[in-house]
Amino acid sequence: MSKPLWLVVPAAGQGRRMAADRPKQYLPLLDRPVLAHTLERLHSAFPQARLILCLDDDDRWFTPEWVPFAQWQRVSGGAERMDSVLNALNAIDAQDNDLVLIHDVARPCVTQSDLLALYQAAECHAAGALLAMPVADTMKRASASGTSLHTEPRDALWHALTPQGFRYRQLYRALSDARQRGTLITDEASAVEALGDAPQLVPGRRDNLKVTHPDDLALAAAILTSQLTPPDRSL
Ligand SMILES: Nc1ccn([C@@H]2O[C@H](COP(=O)(O)OP(=O)(O)OP(=O)(O)O)[C@@H](O)[C@H]2O)c(=O)n1
Ligand SMILES: C[C@](O)(CO)[C@H](O)COP(=O)(O)O
Repeated sequence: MSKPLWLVVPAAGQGRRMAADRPKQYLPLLDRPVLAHTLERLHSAFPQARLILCLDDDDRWFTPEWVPFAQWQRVSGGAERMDSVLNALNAIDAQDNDLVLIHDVARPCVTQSDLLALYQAAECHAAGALLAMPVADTMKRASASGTSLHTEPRDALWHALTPQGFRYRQLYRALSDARQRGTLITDEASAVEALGDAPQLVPGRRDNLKVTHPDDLALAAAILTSQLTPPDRSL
């Protein structure tokens, strides 16, 4: 029997920057909530995976019908994203070398090809892997008053995306160590880097948007529509 694949989906955020009437993962995106799109994308790439969904204990929006996985469990979210992921790792009966992929619920436009590329890289690299994209714009260092102080070199700068994938034992150690040090980390790769390891950057698509601000919903809808619409070859 092949090793299990664990998918951790942190979905316990409040979506403060979205400032909507509900957490952003429950806002409608085309025909369904953001969360349903994200889970469907993960399921189409990894139908046999075991899903661990981190949800706020006070969540009154979640509906299990949106979960397409046969094997899944709900765990309590934590105060920060890293705590939600740690709760998931604490709740599962994984072997040290099992692969764990973590994907933000707020990234509903991730494609099957990116998911599979990340999975393969995480399998191959001992330090794990993350989807990422090279910075494309000229980067400015701002002053406190919002003026441009200078231009930062952008060579070798990447945006971190999700999914990110690691061996269970390594990820558990990395996140527990970060928590014990009191270091607030915003992605799993940061915690692994702090152990002295260097996860592989896997170039991902630019449309793997994290729905964060109000404008992002319309963008996500346009991205999903364009991904689903076959190109017009009539011209
Ligand atoms: N305590 C937390 C905080 C965040 N998340 C999840 O981590 C992902 C990335 O976080 P972010 O985009 O910052 O989401 P929110 O925390 O919801 O947004 P905001 O920071 O604007 O409040 C999201 O899928 C979010 O649900 C989580 O599971 N537990
Ligand atoms: C993990 C992440 O999506 C990588 O881009 C991101 O760091 C998490 O959310 P944040 O609130 O933007 O830090």
